[in-house]
Amino acid sequence: MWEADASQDLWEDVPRRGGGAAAGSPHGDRFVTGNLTSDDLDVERSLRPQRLDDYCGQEHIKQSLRILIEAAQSRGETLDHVIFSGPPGLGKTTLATVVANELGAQIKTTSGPAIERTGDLAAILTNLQPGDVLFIDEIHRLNRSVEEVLYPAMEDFALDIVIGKGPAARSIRLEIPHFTLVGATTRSGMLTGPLRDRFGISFRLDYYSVEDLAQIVLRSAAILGVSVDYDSAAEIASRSRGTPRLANRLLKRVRDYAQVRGGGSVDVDIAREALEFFEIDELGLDWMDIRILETLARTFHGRAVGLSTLASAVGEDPSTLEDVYEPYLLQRGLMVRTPQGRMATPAAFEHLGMQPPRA
Ligand SMILES: Nc1ncnc2c1ncn2[C@@H]1O[C@H](COP(=O)(O)OP(=O)(O)OP(=O)(O)O)[C@@H](O)[C@H]1O
Ligand SMILES: [Mg+2]
Repeated sequence: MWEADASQDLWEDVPRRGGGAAAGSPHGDRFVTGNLTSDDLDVERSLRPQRLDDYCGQEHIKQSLRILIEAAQSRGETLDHVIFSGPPGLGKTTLATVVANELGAQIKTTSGPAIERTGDLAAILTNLQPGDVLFIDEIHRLNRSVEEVLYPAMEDFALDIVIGKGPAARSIRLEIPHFTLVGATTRSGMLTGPLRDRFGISFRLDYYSVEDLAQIVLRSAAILGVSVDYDSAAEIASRSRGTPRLANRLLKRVRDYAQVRGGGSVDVDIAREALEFFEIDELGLDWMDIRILETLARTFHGRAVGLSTLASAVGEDPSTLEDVYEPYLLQRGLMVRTPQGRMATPAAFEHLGMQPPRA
């Protein structure tokens, strides 16, 4: 039997972030992954789009969601279970909220690591109201036994409970309200096959274009009451690594800088000056990215390096390196992953102002 009490700490609505090397670094907290302060979280919440119309970019996902939501509603059914995957800060949590709002449904939010026991999940499921959206963030981190409780819940809206032990044990099936599960993961590769198969709808979020990010910066600036012109928005956007969370964070720093150095309003010179001051280069790379590339290019002379060796050389946790830093460096073609390990590309050497080694 389970303890049927959904304790408060199963519910959370804050993005979690780790940035090992950022703490205590001479460069201060890292923009890309620095720990979010409570002020960051408040601002992030206030900037979060609530409806599909406020959500910039990812046009294909938006159009598909509109159709799927309308179709489900006109049939009077719940929306099929949805999974959003993609790197941090691209808007997965935001989309989960947007889906619930568009459905006019209540959203209950929890995360993979918060659900430790099968009883925790059973309590969550039995407390759902019909039509609710259950959002499980970091769903790839659910443990296996909890995941198995989720299968019949997703497929048949049922909970199988085993009563008793040994030969006297029997299983009873409990119906639960129809709901929509929305999952989010930064590691779609770590989802088990059976779980992946039970999502009827799957979207992978891509890095944003500079134009889309500029729109996001302009929208956020209007909410924050900062005057920003398009060119400055585009300048901030082009250094935001294709990531809305970062665009918003850089906007706030540029605003601070403009307030102290430039009389409040942001123009393109102030924006550039501020971004240089905070050590964000034209590709959006910060000191940690540069350190990773320099380690590969200088320390290891462009040879292939294993993940853990690289992680300890730059003083970062291997999984943070893999989840947070690498995707963008790979996407920009500054680093490659080979069977032998990570390597700096000629583009990385060029960016660092170095000669690539001869083949
Ligand atoms: N398409 C968008 N339009 C406008 N703002 C956006 C968009 N996507 C994300 N944002 C902004 O970026 C911030 C981060 O987004 P969100 O928390 O949804 O990312 P995430 O993918 O869930 O990240 P993580 O993997 O770290 O949980 C949000 O607060 C929101 O303000
Ligand atoms: Mg999130």
